[in-house]
Amino acid sequence: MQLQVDVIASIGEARAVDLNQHTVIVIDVLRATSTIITALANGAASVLPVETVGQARQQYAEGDVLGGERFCKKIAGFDLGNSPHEYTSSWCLNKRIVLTTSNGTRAIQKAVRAEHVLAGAFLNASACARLALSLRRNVALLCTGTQDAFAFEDALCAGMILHEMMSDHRAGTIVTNDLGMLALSAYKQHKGHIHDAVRQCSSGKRLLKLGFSDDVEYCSLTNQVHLVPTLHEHLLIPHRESS
Ligand SMILES: O=C(O)[C@H](CS(=O)(=O)O)OP(=O)(O)O
Repeated sequence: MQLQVDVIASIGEARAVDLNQHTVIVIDVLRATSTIITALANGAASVLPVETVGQARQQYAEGDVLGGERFCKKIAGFDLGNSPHEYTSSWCLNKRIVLTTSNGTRAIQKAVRAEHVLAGAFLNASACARLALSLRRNVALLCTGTQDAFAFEDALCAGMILHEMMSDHRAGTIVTNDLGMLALSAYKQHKGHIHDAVRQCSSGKRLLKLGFSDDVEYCSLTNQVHLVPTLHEHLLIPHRESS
């Protein structure tokens, strides 16, 4: 079996790629997919990603948790912002989380035409790699970025997932694009000190300046969670690996 596993630099570039019959792994390390992974790991039943604040308010139903940010800060009137640390089990257990963020939830919406849509981050990189291999579809690693600009931390995570896929004994031949080769090299260079690298990227520096150093540190942790948020009828639900 040969799999094509390409890295896509931004949401804007995703529009030009035919994602039908693909598995798309949406990566927004700082912080949307890290938040989504954490909420589901802490017992949320599902996450409904929406693009705008208006849609979030409209979709909200009694019993939901309303979460999201603009300019990194919690939206007025919402229950939670976009810090993974807010999504504790006391908030999340058995709840539907309606979430809108500046970039990550928009990227998920852009990927809906794919056959499979997964949410990836450093937190669940290995689990993403294993699930993507089991789905036996070509893979697009979508780096969400910030306001359509390339984000180093997302590409670094893409490089880690690609490395994990290539290292899996079940994988046949895996071929990638030029950006995939770059992401793989970057991961091999920064492997073992991911946090240092993430702190130095523009999103990391922005969050540090705003006092979110705990988020930058937590979102840089690798393979802490063994579930993969998977999109089913517009809802992200946890695909749990059999233990
Ligand atoms: O909440 C975040 O960390 C970012 C905000 S910004 O793009 O860095 O201003 O949003 P996300 O959708 O998680 O990238």
